[in-house]
Amino acid sequence: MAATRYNSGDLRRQVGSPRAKNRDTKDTLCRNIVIYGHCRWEDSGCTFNHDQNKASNPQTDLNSRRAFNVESPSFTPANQQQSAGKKSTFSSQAASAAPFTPRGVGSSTPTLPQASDSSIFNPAAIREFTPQNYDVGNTIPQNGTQSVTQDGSLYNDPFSIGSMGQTLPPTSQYNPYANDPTNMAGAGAGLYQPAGFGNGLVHPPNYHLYQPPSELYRPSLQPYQRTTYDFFIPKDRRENLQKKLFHMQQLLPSEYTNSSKSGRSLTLPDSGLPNLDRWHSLFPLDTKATRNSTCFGYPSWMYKAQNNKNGRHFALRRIEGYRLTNEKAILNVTKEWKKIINANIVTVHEAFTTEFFGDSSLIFVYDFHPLSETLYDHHFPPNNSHNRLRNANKIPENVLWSYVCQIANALLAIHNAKLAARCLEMSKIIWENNRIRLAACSILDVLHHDNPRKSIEELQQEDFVKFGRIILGLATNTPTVNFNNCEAYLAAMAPRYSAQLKGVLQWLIMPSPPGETKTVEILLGGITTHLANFANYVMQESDEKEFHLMRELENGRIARLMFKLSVVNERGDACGVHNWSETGERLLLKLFRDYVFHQVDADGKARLDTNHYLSCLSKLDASSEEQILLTSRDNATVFVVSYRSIRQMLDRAYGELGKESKPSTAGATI
Ligand SMILES: Nc1ncnc2c1ncn2[C@@H]1O[C@H](COP(=O)(O)OP(=O)(O)OP(=O)(O)O)[C@@H](O)[C@H]1O
Repeated sequence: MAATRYNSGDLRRQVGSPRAKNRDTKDTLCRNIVIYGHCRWEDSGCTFNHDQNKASNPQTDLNSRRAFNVESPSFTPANQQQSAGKKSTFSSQAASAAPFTPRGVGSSTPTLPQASDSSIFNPAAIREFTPQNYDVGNTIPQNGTQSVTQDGSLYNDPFSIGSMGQTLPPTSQYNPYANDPTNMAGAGAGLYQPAGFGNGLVHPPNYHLYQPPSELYRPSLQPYQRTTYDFFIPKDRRENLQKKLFHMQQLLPSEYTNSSKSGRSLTLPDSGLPNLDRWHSLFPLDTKATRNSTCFGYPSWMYKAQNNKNGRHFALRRIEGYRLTNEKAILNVTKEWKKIINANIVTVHEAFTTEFFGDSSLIFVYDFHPLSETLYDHHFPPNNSHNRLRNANKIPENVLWSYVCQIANALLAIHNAKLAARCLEMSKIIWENNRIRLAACSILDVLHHDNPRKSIEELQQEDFVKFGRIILGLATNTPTVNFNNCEAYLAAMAPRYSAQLKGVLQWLIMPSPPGETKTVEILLGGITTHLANFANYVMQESDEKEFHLMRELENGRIARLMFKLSVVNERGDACGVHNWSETGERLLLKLFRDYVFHQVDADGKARLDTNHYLSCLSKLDASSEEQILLTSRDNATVFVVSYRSIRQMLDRAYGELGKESKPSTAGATI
């Protein structure tokens, strides 16, 4: 190090604070005056000039200096200077100084440099770095959030509001969590969330708190060693589940809900959503403000809502402006659809009419699948100008086959129930992590109940054609297929996909030969290999989920034990016994808590070891016969006790408390 080459006595002399007594200071404006406006040593010995009007010395004239630096004199009381002079201190200047080279080359005993010799290396003369493009006068804001330190450098308080303001993004920047109705045009814009997750009105949890510090860096561990993150479910899965929960719980801020005391509140399209009879906390799911009535013949809206009775969340589809003329339509249709429980169909629960929105609306109640997007939005995401992007990348063939298998599975259930899907469009199929579900079943059955134009068989045949067109649209990257020219589209997909896929689409789209009827069974018979592949994929995924579930199961058991221990430990008086938790068996439970969580290493430092906590609690849960040593806090008493005994003591203590307490209203026990 360069600094080690100095004679320390020399350094002391040269690096110390500039001393007033060595200078002609009476014309030098005291730096305390410049910085603080006053000098508290003025009357007790400070020899610098305290009259700003007299500061004529060009060397001390602020205007002539670009920044404070080490040459700015700073008053140090004489008695402090003496002691400071004795202290051997390295300033930051000395540390960064160039190596000392003796002047007299060849001289065996270098002479000590004299303080007055300016040509000799003098660390004190080196100016510390000071930003050159500011002026003290105008960089200190009025609120004083930036202050000047005694050595003249600017101290920027990172926690002050003023400095935060400089780092905050400009207010016009898009904030996905802000409730910014101006992001959307048109009436009712405040009710829409922009496409994609994360645009809710409350802040989501800080997912990064659960992330391992780095994906790339993983300390080299022995095969039997684990990091903390190895004990819990993978971060992506956890984050996805947390986002789902968050999406499930999302609410509009209270000023957006429009509930009247009478309960019969009206909706204003641009101000709020009503509470319906048995539904509250409506939250809009639509991602665009413009309504499309091509699917049902009426504009439709999607909301998440909570049921008054069971607190569960459901998806409500509102058909706006529909006046129901026949009550039986709803009863007959929903009765049949409610029976269909299928992995690729969003379950229909009920339908009802309402005027709570200010018009006559028909509402269909479906299962709510958080974080879903439509198949259309997923493969043809809107860009910033809300134009649909053609999907630049080819959708892999196995993905298309998985869609074929899933829609076939849905149609099998529907056709077997003597129903037709009818509303089979990309925008009415929801997608979530490669699982697709038909999301608008039963609606057209109700809307067209009284004037069915086609028989159910005809509608089922139409289902096959619509099914084929969806897959053809995806295969040819065409959001809206010109259905008059399907042959051309089928030819266009040929070089990119297998002949088998093309054959299936041809079978689905083209009319069947006279006398032949398409059935789902025929379709399934032709795609057995892909069904097997898909089943294999699903089962592997299920295995993986079960693996993670098993680990979470461990955590669940441990959480229950922790609840019990926490209920008993440190409770004080209970069950009519003074200091109950410190007496009898409960004392051992406290010592066990110390054994698990309060261990220290040989230096008396806390031992933080997740593995130890988990292994002790797992053994406790399993009532292991293994024995451990529990030591009292004063080290006077040692107990040898097995996990099994501790477990029994814990259960007894918890049971004792249970006997004297009333059952909780929610009825939850551990
Ligand atoms: N059962 C459901 N659970 C969760 N989200 C759903 C459910 N059904 C639909 N959604 C979501 O609601 C949003 C709106 O659905 P909708 O069917 O109105 O699509 P859309 O693209 O707006 O169609 P259109 O342009 O025809 O109105 C979509 O993001 C969709 O993913």
